[in-house]
This record gives sequence, structure tokens and C-alpha cells, in this order.
Amino acid sequence: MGSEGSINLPMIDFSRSELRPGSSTWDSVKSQVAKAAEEYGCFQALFNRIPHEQRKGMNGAMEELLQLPLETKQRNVSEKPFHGYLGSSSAKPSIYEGLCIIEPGIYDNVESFTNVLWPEGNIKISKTLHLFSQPVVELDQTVRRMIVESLNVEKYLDEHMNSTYNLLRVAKYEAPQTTEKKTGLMAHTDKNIISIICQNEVDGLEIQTRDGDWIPVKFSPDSFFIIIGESFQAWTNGRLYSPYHRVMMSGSKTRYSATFFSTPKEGYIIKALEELVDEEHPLLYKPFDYSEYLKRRFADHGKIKTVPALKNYFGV
Ligand SMILES: O=C(O)CCC(=O)C(=O)O
Ligand SMILES: [Fe+2]
Repeated sequence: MGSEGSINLPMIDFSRSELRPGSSTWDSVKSQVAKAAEEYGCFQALFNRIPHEQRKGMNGAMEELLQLPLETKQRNVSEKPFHGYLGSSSAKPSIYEGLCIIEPGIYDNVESFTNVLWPEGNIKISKTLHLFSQPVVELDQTVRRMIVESLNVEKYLDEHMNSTYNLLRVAKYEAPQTTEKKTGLMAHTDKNIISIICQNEVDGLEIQTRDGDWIPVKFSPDSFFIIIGESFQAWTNGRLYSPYHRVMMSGSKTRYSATFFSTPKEGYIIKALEELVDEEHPLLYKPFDYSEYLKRRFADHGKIKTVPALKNYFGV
């Protein structure tokens, strides 16, 4: 293992106005995305489509949501694992808390979510969450399209895009008030397709490279951090890397983050593309039902220190 922080994670600029499929800018960004997704399974995206005022509004909304009383936040329930409220209970307080919103790009969904927390409604928060989500959902589609194109499997593009929905999780990591690093979120791989993370001004996210080094992510005011999930790794038969990551906190400032997860729909079977299975790339995972995987990982959650990744359940 090398020393921490000696490597820079890739940074890719998505801000150029001529970023349209087929343009030379598109092709150049696409090759950077493919390289980063294979080598590191993650990269920082510079994306200036969201004005700073709107970013600030989102940070304010996250604070307002997560500062609600615990009993109020716990009203955000879902029958799906990891889709409601996560974190503290009165018996076991946690420095991490998260609230999930299903399909935040659809205004009615955001409104149903805020109505659970504020029965009298909260139009300001609903609008802030909704407006912020739209360009991020587009960024998700751009990145996935670039990866599908770079692997020459465009014939599956529509099926791939239609097989997912978006989940937004806003999270709070309480400042530990010490200079020593404390675990805010333990090391894990994401189960979904891709995750897009942004935050207030407090860093804490760390990524593990293939060599085992932990690299802290330094966000800039215009950046989003993109992480490849296990389902995308499985669908592409291991062409992409799905990195372990964690959140480590120190100091006196509370961190707020918003993560957009593109997630396989209920009952969707993830099966490696036959074009990507050959002698050089033997099949890595058996076809699996994403919802089943989610349920099994949820059942094992908390029982074990390092969550077993996809390989432990469905590896060939
Ligand atoms: O808050 C972050 O920066 C990361 C969140 C994360 O990794 C997750 O929710 O899966
Ligand atoms: Fe994650």
C-alpha cells in the first residue's frame, strides 16, 4: 500500500457548451470517462450548469431537512431497504443520518416527500430539491451513455436507460469536534449503477484505489463526484471498477451531502452483456435480481464490519 493522498483522482470537465453526442468535445470527454471508470471507478466532474445561488439553496435545504426532530425524519419510511430514513434511533444515536427521496426529478414525488415531513407543505424545499435534481439526472444520463458508447454496446442503450430510476439521499455527518478522524460512513461499495455526490464546503469522502490506498476527495464549488456501482460493474462484466469508499470526519464543521443514485428498477435482472464475456474476460457474476441483492445486503447490514460486496453473493 502506498501513502495516503499521493494520487490525484481524475477530474473531467463537463462544462463545455458543445458537449453533444457525436461532437469532438463529446468524444474527448467520453474517452476520459471510460478511462477513469475502468481505472478508478470514479472521477470528479466539473459541471457548471447549476448556478452558485442554487447550490447554496440546496445546502440550506439539506440543513433544514436534517435538522428536523428525529421523530419527524423517521416518518419518511419506505418498504424498500435503504429508501427511507437512515441513521439514528433514540437507543443508538449516530453521527450519520440520511433521508431518501425517490425520483426527485418528478415534482409530485418531491412534494409527497416534503408533505410527510411538513403536513402543511413546504413549497420552497420542494422546489429547491426538484430544480437541483434535474441537471444532475441529465449528468447521470450523459455519463452512462458515454460508457455504453465506449464499450461499443449502444444497441443496449435504451434498455439500459429505461431499466433504472433515480434515488436522492441527503445526508448529514455531525462534526466530531476532534482533529482525529472519525468514521462517518464505513467503507462500502455502492450497489447501484452510478452515484453522483455533491456536498457543502466540508470534505470527508475517501476513495480506495485498486492498490488499496485511500484518497481523500477535494471537492470544488462546481464539482460532483461520480462513483461506479456494482450493478454497472456486473452488467459490463468487470470492465468498470466499483471502488470501496467511506466518509471520514474531523474538525468542528458538519458535512451535508446529496447523492443521486441511478438504481435498477424493482425485479430487474442484471446480467452481463454477452458481447463483454469472452476468454479474456470470463463471466464474473451470475445474473441476479437487484431487489433480491438489496434485501440480502440490508439483512446483513450492521452484523458484519465490512459489508460483503456482490462477489460474495453472486460471484461465479
Ligand atoms: O456522503 C458521501 O459523500 C458519500 C455517501 C455514500 O457513499 C453513500 O451514501 O453511498
Ligand atoms: Fe456510497
